[in-house]
Amino acid sequence: MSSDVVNGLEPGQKAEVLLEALPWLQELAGALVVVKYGGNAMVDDELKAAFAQDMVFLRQVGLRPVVVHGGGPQINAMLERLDIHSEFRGGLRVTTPEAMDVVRMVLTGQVSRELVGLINAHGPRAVGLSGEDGGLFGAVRRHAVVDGEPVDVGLVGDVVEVHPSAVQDLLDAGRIPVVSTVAPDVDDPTQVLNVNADTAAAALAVALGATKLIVLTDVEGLYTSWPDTDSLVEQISATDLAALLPSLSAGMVPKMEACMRAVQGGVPRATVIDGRLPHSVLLEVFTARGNGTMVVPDAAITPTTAPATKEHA
Ligand SMILES: Nc1ncnc2c1ncn2[C@@H]1O[C@H](COP(=O)(O)OP(=O)(O)O)[C@@H](O)[C@H]1O
Ligand SMILES: CC(=O)N[C@@H](CCC(=O)OP(=O)(O)O)C(=O)O
Repeated sequence: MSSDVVNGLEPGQKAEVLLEALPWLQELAGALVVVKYGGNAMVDDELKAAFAQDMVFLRQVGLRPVVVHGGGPQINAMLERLDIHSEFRGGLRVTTPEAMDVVRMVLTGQVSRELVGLINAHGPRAVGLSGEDGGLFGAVRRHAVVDGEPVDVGLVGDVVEVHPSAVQDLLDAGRIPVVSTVAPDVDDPTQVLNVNADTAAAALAVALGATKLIVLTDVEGLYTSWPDTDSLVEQISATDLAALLPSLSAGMVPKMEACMRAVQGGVPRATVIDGRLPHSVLLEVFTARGNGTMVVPDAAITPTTAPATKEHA
């Protein structure tokens, strides 16, 4: 092996890798990208550190990333430690007042703090805020329906108001906002509600006029015949997704609904990617490698075999 070989690549190959990013760097200069980091994709310290590095990279090359984080498994672990029962219906946690205290504590006091720390290991860019800060979100109680039946999911909210000026101010100051998804109830602002992080990320992406919503999870993307992993959907229109939604289960329901709402709300692309892959965000944004499941407006469906057209960007 030549002494110039770095990470298994010859200098020429390394230059090629760097140049592959050029069209996307040009096209996405200044682009606002909302990145939803799911709790299931925060499985180990190395992955979390790689995610933080990706956010710093995006910001450093002129994009404007906004992180919206989840934390379902982390909330589960704390509820278990405190011996508080919890269950999910239709992909949403049935949230009692007791569980709500834990949700708020874990999301704003644990998961957010950790992500902010990991990003700031590279310089003081990240600032954590929740839906309660600066009036960011207002929510109403969710009237959930599961299998055609109304279900009481307790203190679960749907974002109905987004006042993104606090996030915008941070972006203008060169920061990386890290958003936790608890939100005040617009009908009783002293009550906070538990908002699914996918749902909140979509609402924020629409309000900010984001160029892209990227959702990291612990599968490759959407499978039409879950758990058959041969049925990965590479690209789907918002209308086709609406038709598919009733057949989906568990965590994929709020996730795909969120992608659909983001695209219907004017976000040109919403992509679900595999957060178990280190640097999956960098690969999604800056390489020609099609990644995960991309939801696009009805008019934008293209052959997925043409990455050179940059259609995944
Ligand atoms: N059709 C489907 N395609 C892909 N995953 C699915 C599907 N239906 C259910 N799932 C489940 O949804 C999970 C992702 O949702 P969730 O657990 O809420 O993740 P996150 O913490 O990333 O938001 C997957 O791990 C998988 O078990
Ligand atoms: C209403 C509801 O279900 N809220 C979620 C909020 C966290 C979340 O969405 O986390 P993930 O992105 O890791 O799934 C919960 O309590 O688990």
